[in-house]
Amino acid sequence: MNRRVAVVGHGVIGARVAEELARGGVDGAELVGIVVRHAPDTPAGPLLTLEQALDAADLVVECAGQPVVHEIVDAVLSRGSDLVVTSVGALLDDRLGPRLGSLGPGRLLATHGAVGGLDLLASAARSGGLDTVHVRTTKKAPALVRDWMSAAEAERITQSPEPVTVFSGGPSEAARLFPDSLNVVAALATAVGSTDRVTVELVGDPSATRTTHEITASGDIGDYSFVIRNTPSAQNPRTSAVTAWSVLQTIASLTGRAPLIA
Ligand SMILES: NC(=O)C1=CN([C@@H]2O[C@H](COP(=O)(O)OP(=O)(O)OC[C@H]3O[C@@H](n4cnc5c(N)ncnc54)[C@H](O)[C@@H]3O)[C@@H](O)[C@H]2O)C=CC1
Ligand SMILES: O=C([O-])CC(=O)C(=O)O
Repeated sequence: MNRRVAVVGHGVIGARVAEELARGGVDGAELVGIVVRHAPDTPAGPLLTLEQALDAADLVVECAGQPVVHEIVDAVLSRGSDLVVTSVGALLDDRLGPRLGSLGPGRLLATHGAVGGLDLLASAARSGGLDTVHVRTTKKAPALVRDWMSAAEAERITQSPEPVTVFSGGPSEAARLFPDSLNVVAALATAVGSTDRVTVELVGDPSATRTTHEITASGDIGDYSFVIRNTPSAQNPRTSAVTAWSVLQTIASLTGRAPLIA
């Protein structure tokens, strides 16, 4: 039987995910509708309220931002539906992180999103073997300016002719300060089961044409290094275009016809 999927959010990621589901692009999954904040001109499927989505779907896919994860997580999981989150940073938030083990009966799954290699790093961490994990993300500099920054900081980021470090610290703070740019860090920390061993650096590069995530990890079990260079989405330079396809891959893994590689 097909998974009945409702997509929450119809921006860069949600619209592509919904369109692909609607055209039958994921074996074993069908789109029942989308939950939006503002009605789009050409929605990929029927517009539903969250309540209607919960009645119609057995799998809800969040593509709308960290605040929306907090809004819907209890309602979805307590109804017994599964929830895939794209805004993975919400899992590191104190409102949700400590409760993850007690939510259900639906299952919560985070997409690997704009990065990869998390399966291998999770396997290495399972051995107890990872001592350090570092991620260095480089994005086009203007995409990293935020409302909470001072004018001087915004100017430093946008006017520098050289790459500038915009943030350096731990994954929880990274996901809180850059909620629409560093969800990959939360996915990495979740995969390795630690926020303490993960360090994060965010760099703004005026000449970057791709978003780069450089992940390095090390321990007795091995040394690992992944470099991911993603093309930013044309509509939203903060989001890597591959992310929607990763969400679709995550949905595929939850169907009865899951991909052979897990
Ligand atoms: N895990 C990963 O690798 C990545 C995760 N993300 C996450 O995905 C989110 C979405 O990214 P994009 O599609 O590029 O953003 P976007 O800004 O293009 O789309 C977000 C959509 O969500 C809608 N929305 C907001 N609140 C809503 C609500 N309460 N109900 C229904 N819809 C609502 C907005 O109206 C907008 O259409 C980001 O905010 C970020 O948290 C983004 C990139 C990579
Ligand atoms: O799209 C990307 O490369 C990463 C991103 O925005 C996020 O992790 O929130």
